[in-house]
Amino acid sequence: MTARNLTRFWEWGRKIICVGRNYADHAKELKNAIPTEPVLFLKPPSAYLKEGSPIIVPAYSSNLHHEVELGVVIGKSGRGIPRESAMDHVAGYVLCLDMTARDIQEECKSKGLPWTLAKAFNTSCPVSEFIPKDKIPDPGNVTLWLKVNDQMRQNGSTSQMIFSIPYLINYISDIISLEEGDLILTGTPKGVSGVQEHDEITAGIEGIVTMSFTVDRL
Ligand SMILES: CC(=O)CC(=O)C(=O)O
Ligand SMILES: [Mg+2]
Repeated sequence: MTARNLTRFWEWGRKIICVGRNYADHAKELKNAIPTEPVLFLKPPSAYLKEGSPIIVPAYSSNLHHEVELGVVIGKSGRGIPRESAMDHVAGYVLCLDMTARDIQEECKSKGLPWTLAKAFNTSCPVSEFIPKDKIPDPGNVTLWLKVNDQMRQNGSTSQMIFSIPYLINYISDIISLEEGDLILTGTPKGVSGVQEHDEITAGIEGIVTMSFTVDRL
């Protein structure tokens, strides 16, 4: 079998596991309780989007939000991975947007329904180029930022995460086996806000990577 190219992991069709409310300042801005254990949800591989193609606002939403997040790319499969060896399972990182139809999410929350329509639609997971692990020696202390039409909306440090990357890998892999090519979205800092058709979103990990996407409607 030909070896797969991990730098194009988004083509492998693996799962995307998202962590919600992992920054207290974001949980507060949406009036959510600070979690005592990670909040998890999933996106399908069809959510991936690479630079050069637009983010499509779902036809059923009128309040699409950006959430800038650090993504962790799994390089070695495992289940029940101990916290102490969790980083051995990481191949690298990507900058991600967890695009969220906030109006639909609020409706789902009020009805006790899952967030699938709000979080898992096509183009809901724009990602940067793959960043090898050695380019980010301390993923628990990098600055994530996001601008809409050149206006800063989000600017926060991963040092503010409630649950660290090793904690998340241990927690998730006890429930869902992690496979090579899986992606973990680690949650967003405060500043989430709405975007409209024709907006340009630019985001970065300070000193490491930048990416930009336009917003469109079908
Ligand atoms: C309230 C949310 O949408 C949770 C989430 O995705 C986050 O990053 O926090
Ligand atoms: Mg998120």
